[in-house]
Amino acid sequence: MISVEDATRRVLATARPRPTETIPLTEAVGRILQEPLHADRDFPPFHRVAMDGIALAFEDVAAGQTTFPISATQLAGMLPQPLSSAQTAVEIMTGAALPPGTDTVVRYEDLQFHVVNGQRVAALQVPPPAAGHNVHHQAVDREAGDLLLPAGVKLSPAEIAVAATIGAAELQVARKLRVAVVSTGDELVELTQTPLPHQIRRSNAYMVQAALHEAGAESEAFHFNDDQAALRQGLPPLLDAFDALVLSGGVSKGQADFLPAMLQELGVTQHFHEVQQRPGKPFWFGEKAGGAVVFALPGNPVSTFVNFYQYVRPWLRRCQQPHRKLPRPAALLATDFTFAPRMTYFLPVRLETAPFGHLLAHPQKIGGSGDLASLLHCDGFLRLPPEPTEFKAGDAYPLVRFR
Ligand SMILES: Nc1nc2c(c(=O)[nH]1)N[C@H]1C(S)=C(S)[C@@H](COP(=O)(O)OP(=O)(O)OC[C@H]3O[C@@H](n4cnc5c(N)ncnc54)[C@H](O)[C@@H]3O)O[C@H]1N2
Ligand code: MOO
Repeated sequence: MISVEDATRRVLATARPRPTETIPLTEAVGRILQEPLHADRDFPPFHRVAMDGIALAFEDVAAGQTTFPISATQLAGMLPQPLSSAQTAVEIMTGAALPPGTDTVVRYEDLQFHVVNGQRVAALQVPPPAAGHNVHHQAVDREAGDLLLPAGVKLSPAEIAVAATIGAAELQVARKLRVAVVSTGDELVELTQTPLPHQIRRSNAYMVQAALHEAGAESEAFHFNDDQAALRQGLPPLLDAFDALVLSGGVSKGQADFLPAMLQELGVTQHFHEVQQRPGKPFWFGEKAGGAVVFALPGNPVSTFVNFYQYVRPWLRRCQQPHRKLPRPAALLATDFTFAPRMTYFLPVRLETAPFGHLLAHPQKIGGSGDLASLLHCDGFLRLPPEPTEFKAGDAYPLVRFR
């Protein structure tokens, strides 16, 4: 049986980038940019006034001048108003382009205004310390032609702002991954149905679809009963149409656990079956040449959950951003913990941020891998390795975080 590390490597090795599509900027947050974006102009594109007040020539201040007749008023968006004559100033607002002949802005708080013979005059209360004061100079941030965003970045609101400022109304992004979520089992009913006493609702499919949505993938749900003919007929179109299939149930040793054999019969190459871990051991993973990657996850809800976050989410991230290192969060075990079987244990934990900023992981009681309600009190799983069997408070372990 292979280790969790080995299984993870084999899963990630099947990740492939997806084709590019063009979408409106307004829909691009969260997507992966597939083209480099360059500055169309200098940033800022002109000497931008940074405070409401007056614009003047600093050399006049240096020569001892302390009062400035106002020769014009310029609001943001107006053409720059040249000084009517030397030793005057333009009353000016934040966001305006600095007028010709001026190089410095003094804010209203540092001025007093008087009217002398019908002429408005500003008197400096606090002289500006240097030329260029309160001016955001053209091109100090970026120059026209500079690379702003390389291909491959994930578009957060900060990237959207930069794309908007260069007028990129449409962006080339990687198309979303398309995943078929497949539940299997005769005991499962739709959530709108009232289950008979021996039936349950197929919650795993909803959990996986929600987790896929959070991870930026598109999904469609399908259900099959434990019926080989239905699987034989229903699975091939999914294998051809989707980037991945995430199945739950039907992969262990039961008489209706048809999936491992059925998937191979349908041309899906098995990469591994069973991983040295708890929960989630019966995980089956394979790939159809030219078709979908297949995650056949064990059906117990917590097993499905753990395996989604350990394998499926990193695979999605690797497909979207092949060159980006995957995050490797860790947390400190808050109390001693013992787990004797020689397998990786995904310990359910509640996280607490300790005073110096590190994460403390408090082990949570869980009633086995069918106990999905216990996930409500957990933020993630601490991945405890097969050795040792005694885990000490204060030691750090990898964290699979879902909240
Ligand atoms: N003889 C053995 N039996 C089992 C083994 C084993 O090694 N030898 N492994 C156990 C482990 S570990 C797990 S996990 C389960 C996994 O079994 P399957 O993947 O075949 O899953 P099923 O038997 O179909 O279902 C297990 C359990 O999960 C419920 N389930 C399934 N799908 C859903 C769904 N969409 N939503 C909610 N719940 C679901 C199902 O009703 C079962 O209760 O096998 C052990 N057995
Ligand atoms: O994946 Mo199974 O939990 O180890 O019930």
